[in-house]
Amino acid sequence: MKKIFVTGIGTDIGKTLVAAILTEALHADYWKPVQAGNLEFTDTDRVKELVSNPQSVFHPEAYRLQLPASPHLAAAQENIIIDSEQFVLPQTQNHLVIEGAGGLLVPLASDFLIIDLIAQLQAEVILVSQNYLGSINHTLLTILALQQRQIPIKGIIFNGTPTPSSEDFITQYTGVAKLGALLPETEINPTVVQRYAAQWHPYL
Ligand SMILES: Nc1ncnc2c1ncn2[C@@H]1O[C@H](COP(=O)(O)OP(=O)(O)OP(=O)(O)O)[C@@H](O)[C@H]1O
Ligand SMILES: C[C@H](N)[C@H](N)CCCCCC(=O)O
Ligand SMILES: [Mg+2]
Repeated sequence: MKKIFVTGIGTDIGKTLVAAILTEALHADYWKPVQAGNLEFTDTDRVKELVSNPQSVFHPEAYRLQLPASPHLAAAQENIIIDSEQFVLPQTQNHLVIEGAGGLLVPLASDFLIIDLIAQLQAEVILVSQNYLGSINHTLLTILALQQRQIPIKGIIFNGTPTPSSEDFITQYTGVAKLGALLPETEINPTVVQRYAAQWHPYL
């Protein structure tokens, strides 16, 4: 069974949307280990709303923090110390899509970052990149960090206006495959998610 950790080159990059598409494509389960902020409508709520298949199970977060900020700060605000031992993979026989918080080096505790969580869970990564000026640097830095830790990278999803000059450089320089593209959409709903799920399915 696949264990896919969806990380991004930053926050607000499209991880939740990509995670919803992957969950739909694989009829996988979904898990967001740390939710910081938006507790009235979480990333898990959003993915539930976008996924149509009846098989996916949505697992509860290990930490739900009030403050929409870096998890180490949000936790400190509530006098919580995030403990790496609390991150236990949900029990399932199904594929599992796991969504991080922000980018790869976001701190969960003083000595525990999102990248450490990925290594601990022994998941493979799908990286969400977004096309903006500066995104080549952010994408290459993220890939270098993953490679340094020998974390397997399944591939990259490019979000936003297609930019072949950046995408080609990134894939050629790193040798990491492009799995799919997410175009700027005016509306995001289950039908749009199903369409991308069908498109990306052969590459997952
Ligand atoms: N291709 C797209 N077309 C239209 N809207 C998009 C697209 N990609 C992302 N968005 C919107 O941008 C916002 C940020 O995306 P998203 O919530 O997926 O980011 P994230 O990386 O999951 O952030 P976080 O670090 O908070 O988990 C959302 O409102 C989302 O619907
Ligand atoms: C609150 C936000 N939407 C994410 N959940 C957390 C983003 C943390 C970013 C920290 C940082 O890189 O400076
Ligand atoms: Mg998200």
